[in-house]
Amino acid sequence: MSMPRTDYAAWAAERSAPRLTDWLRETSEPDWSAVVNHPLFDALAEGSLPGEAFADYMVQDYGFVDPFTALLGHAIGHAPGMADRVVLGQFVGMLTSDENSVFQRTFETFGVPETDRNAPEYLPATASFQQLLRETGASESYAQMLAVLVVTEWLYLGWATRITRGEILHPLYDEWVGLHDSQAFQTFVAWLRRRLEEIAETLDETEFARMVERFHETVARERAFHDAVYSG
Ligand SMILES: Cc1ncc(CN)c(N)n1
Repeated sequence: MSMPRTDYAAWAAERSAPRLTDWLRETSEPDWSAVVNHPLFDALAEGSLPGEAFADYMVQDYGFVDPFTALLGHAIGHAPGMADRVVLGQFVGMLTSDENSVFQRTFETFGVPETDRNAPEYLPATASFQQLLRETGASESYAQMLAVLVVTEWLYLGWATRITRGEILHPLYDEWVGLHDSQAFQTFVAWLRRRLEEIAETLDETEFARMVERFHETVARERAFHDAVYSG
């Protein structure tokens, strides 16, 4: 039987500054790197992604953002105290203002029909990601919620800091990258990783194993989502 905490301890024993989130990321390969290096993000950064393809991606991604915002609400409710609620609450503030506005202006700019804005047909990969986000919210486990947040936000920081932005980029593409490589976003991801590592120390074997499973499952969903929205 697999014992994730024992596996982590064995991995950590061979390193001088081991971090649980580095182990989680490493054990998520090859899915992790497939998302960070996804051709969608290269096309976006080079400016070769057609507006229609960007809009299609954003329609599906708005289907992610809705239950994702609800998951953050669960995380705020299940956090151990005000310090965490403040950080998560500020992130929700950004998500529901600046980030929401990028979606709305993308729909407007690229003429996305009303039905695709309000009740689109979700791809199976989007629907399974939505299910994972809802299940995690219903789990009442703050550790699992943090595991999902670390994956979704750290992966986006990963591609956004990997790519080189083209000189003449559509302002909406530029804003989308800017939301995910800013100093504020880097600080938020660093905070998420630290909190997951701290909370993980308080988990029993079963909870730790569930958190690890949730992390890996989320990375797999991210890969399936991006493969489904853009095949290059
Ligand atoms: C699918 C997905 N994963 C992560 C993110 C970054 N919040 C996003 N917008 N979409």
